[in-house]
Amino acid sequence: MAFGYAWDMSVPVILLHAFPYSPAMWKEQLWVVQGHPVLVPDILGFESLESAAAHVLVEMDNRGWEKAVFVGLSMGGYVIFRLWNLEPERFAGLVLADTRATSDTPEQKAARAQMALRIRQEGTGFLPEALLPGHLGGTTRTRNPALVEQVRQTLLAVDPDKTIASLKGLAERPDSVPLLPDIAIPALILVGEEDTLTPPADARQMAVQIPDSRMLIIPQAGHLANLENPKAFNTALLGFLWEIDH
Ligand SMILES: O=C(O)CC1=CCC(=O)O1
Repeated sequence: MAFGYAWDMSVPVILLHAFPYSPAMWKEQLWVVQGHPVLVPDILGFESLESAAAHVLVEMDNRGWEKAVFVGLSMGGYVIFRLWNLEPERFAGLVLADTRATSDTPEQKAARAQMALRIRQEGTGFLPEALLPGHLGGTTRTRNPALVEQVRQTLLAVDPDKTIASLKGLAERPDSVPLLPDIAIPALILVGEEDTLTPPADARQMAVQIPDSRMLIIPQAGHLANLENPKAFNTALLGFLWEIDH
């Protein structure tokens, strides 16, 4: 399926990052998407994921892109579902990495409200302690101290207001499970084998319900699978983009 963009024959790719990170989270994937028109928007700081999705659509319109392959990890995946809800005709394919289609439970919503309150009261200094154990798998935490430190520093440096706004957006996101059977385009589902936040069982549920999907488990990786095992993640992404383009 090739696209006739005058300046490039490859389909555009849009990389959507996780909470509370930034486009920099995709640095290990940039070589994989070279040769494609690429957009890596900052989607932190939106009080609704629908408005984050609308922002992405405006950026596509600004570039004259009719369609794209959307790649979303965790919150990025939640935004993909809102994009599909708004304008499904803009999709050439999608990659859902370490994400889920379900909405938050009451307990998860309460935990987000509590985190927002704590950021307001104390700042972001507690975020590594609160988030790191869920974001990085056991293998990374024991064998890759450099990545642990990099993620720790990133979490310490996040913008408090944007993080609080996104916590509201995450807590209020609707259930996207009813959308899954209608996703009638090629989908790749990736999940770190050690992901405890959106575990392989969640990924399997999405794979069962999205008709043209395949699922791959990224070994020795937790929730931030693209950073923890970039080699396996990139191989899967490269293969999927090649198939979409040919
Ligand atoms: O909080 C969640 O729902 C899981 C999650 C971790 C990073 C992210 O983007 O979402």
